Amino acid sequence: MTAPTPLDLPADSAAPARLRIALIAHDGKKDEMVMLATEFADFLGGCELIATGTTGLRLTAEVGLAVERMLSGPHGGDLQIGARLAVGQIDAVVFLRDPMTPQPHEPDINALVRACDVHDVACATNVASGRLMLRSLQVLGASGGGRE
Ligand SMILES: O=C(CO)COP(=O)(O)O
Repeated sequence: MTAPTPLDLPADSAAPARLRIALIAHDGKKDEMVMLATEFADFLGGCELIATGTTGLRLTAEVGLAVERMLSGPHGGDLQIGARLAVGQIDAVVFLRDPMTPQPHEPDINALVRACDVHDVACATNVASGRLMLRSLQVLGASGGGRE
């Protein structure tokens, strides 16, 4: 299978060769993120992955994925990922938020989701939508979708 490539990008030499996906999960959702990433490990292994600190640690330790780690969410990791996204450096986001637990950095979380909406970047916030997104990207990549 060819490496999945970014969608809707012009076919110029400056465009990245691989899809860039952000993976983020709150503590109450980290087990589900590990499960989802394990399910899509082959596909994700062909992507450029970025994650908040603890999520990234677990994805590397438990799934064996190479991940660029930002700060932990409460220390600004969501904002770092949002800044990358705002300048077109992230193609899709899986952000498993915990709707049952208040987070100290709620404004940062909202800022990241807002940045996805502002820049029209796909953002899955639960496992069901994450699975749909990753499956779609996988199929598009396999069928030669995205950048030539
Ligand atoms: O808090 C987070 C996202 O808002 C996630 O941060 P960690 O991956 O460092 O736990």
